[in-house]
Amino acid sequence: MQCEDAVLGRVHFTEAGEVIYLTTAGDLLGRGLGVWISDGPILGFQVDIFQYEATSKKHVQTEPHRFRGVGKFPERGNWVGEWHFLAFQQPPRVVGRFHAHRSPNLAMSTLARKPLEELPAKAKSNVLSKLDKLTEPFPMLHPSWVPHHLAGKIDDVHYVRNFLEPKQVEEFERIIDKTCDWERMRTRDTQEFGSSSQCPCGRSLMRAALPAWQSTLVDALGTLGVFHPVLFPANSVRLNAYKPGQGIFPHLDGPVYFPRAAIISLGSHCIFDFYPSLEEELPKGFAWDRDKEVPAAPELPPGTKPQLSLLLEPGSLLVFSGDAFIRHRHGIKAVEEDEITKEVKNAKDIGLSVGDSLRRGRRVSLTIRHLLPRCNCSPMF
Ligand SMILES: O=C(O)CCC(=O)C(=O)O
Ligand SMILES: [Fe+2]
Repeated sequence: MQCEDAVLGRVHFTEAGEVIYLTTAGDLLGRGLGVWISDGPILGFQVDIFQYEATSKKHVQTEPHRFRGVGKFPERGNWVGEWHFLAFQQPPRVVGRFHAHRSPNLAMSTLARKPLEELPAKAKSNVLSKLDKLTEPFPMLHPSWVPHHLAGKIDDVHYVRNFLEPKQVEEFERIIDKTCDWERMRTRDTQEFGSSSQCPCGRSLMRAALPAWQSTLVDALGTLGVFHPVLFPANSVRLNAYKPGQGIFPHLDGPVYFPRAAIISLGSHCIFDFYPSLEEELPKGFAWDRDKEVPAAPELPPGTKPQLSLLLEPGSLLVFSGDAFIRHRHGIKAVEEDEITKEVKNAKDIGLSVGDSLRRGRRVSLTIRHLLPRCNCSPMF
């Protein structure tokens, strides 16, 4: 199938009504998932596509692109239909045509272009309204996430209290203490799971299975829509352990990861800060700042104050995406005691007031993300 310059690949329509798309274009890596529906002579399908250049060092799109195709039911041979783009929170708009061939063996370069026939209006509108009904909201826009969204100066930040029960927190801490092989750093201890050595072509890391207890958490985040089982599954878990007085310098996680991070806190609370975004060239690729022990990025101007702070409680889940991920550095101050200031957005919900202070204990966090594969040697998904 080919649609304008945006999509080139194979689409599979399953008997169960699913649509699966796999990019076959040059250096693009991509996949898509969706649904199809028919009414009499008309077939409509909708697919969320996540694709990026394998060699790109910039941030990829923040959400999958959603497209819709509608045409006469395909017979053998060439197939043509309307191609609609469903931009975020906007009605679908026709952006061109798709051309396809109903044979898995035909190379796209030989695809003959057929003129688009007039589609019977009633059947077409039936198909479109059925697709509207089947349409799932974009990830994290599901109504169940609304109460957890922190409306304010920085969008795309969600906080869930008591995501884990105290018993689960303890159980995970026990497993971590028993099984972790920490890399000791000055600012914290750390260990990353989900990937191992470089792949044969040298562009990605080989996939490694997550320990069972982490898989359970990762699967739960998939079910809740934080990650997508096909388009951007969570495949990377970084554990960080901080003693009182340790923290993490303000940093951006970078384009190595799909722009969303989920952080589960165990042990002590901490205050997690987001900093104002700067009008700067964003870091490309991945470089490590050895002094600060975080991904490298230009220094914030001295004295820059956090723009949004959150108290992360043990058992809580923090999810940030979009601009909060791409442009606003985040960090944790290296202090032994946290002061509640008026910037601590969720202090009141937790029953704390400005001026209160809390002593830190040992905190362990799990940062769960989608590490973007950069080749097809060992697909991470
Ligand atoms: O420990 C935390 O909550 C933050 C960790 C973090 O920012 C990271 O691993 O990139
Ligand atoms: Fe981070």
